[in-house]
Amino acid sequence: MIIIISSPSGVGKTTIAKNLEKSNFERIVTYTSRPKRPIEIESVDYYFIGKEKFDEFIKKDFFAEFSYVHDNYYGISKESLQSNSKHKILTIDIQGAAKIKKIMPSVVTIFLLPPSFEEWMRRISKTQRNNFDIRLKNAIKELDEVWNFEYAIVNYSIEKTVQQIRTIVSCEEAKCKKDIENLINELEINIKKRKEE
Ligand SMILES: Nc1ncnc2c1ncn2[C@@H]1O[C@H](COP(=O)(O)OP(=O)(O)OP(=O)(O)O)[C@@H](O)[C@H]1O
Repeated sequence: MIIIISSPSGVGKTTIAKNLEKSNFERIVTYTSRPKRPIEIESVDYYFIGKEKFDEFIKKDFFAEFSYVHDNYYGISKESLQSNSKHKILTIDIQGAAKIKKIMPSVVTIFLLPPSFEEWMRRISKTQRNNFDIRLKNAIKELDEVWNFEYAIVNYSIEKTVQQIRTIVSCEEAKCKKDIENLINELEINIKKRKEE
């Protein structure tokens, strides 16, 4: 299952994804053209490939989706969206989430909200991001998109949010899905066989 976690800047999606990673979720590492910040780690936070390489990858049709956000490119490789046995977490901006949902309707989309404006500003200032005003301006439009997501979680505490996401995954797994078709067929065949005996 692929779980998309999206939010305006500074609400805590990266923190939550890193915590989920500690408990057996696989975090999808995405690509960016922006330079690496000193505290970031190559291939852990992003694949930092620069603008030229990013353009080359676009031409090669390498990305399932890419966006231009806050003056930089961000993209997700097609390969990273292929399924394996683990649940995958993808943190992505809101416009990117909508694009992925369109091409992969089976992804589960979660929108993170801050507990309050004051707490959000505290968190966003800790990250020392540039383009603060652009981020806040974008957030007005982004908050309106919450209604297009399947779930919304208010990110009060890391532990609570991680627990809520685990609960969502359990519920999603219990939904009637195509992959139980074979099991249902087998059960029905056996019921009929028993009746005939
Ligand atoms: N539940 C929480 N309680 C307290 N602090 C939190 C919580 N979640 C995240 N934070 C803090 O908020 C700050 C922003 O978090 P983070 O970098 O994960 O946000 P983000 O949504 O990924 O931001 P961006 O989109 O700008 O990369 C960090 O300092 C992080 O430690």
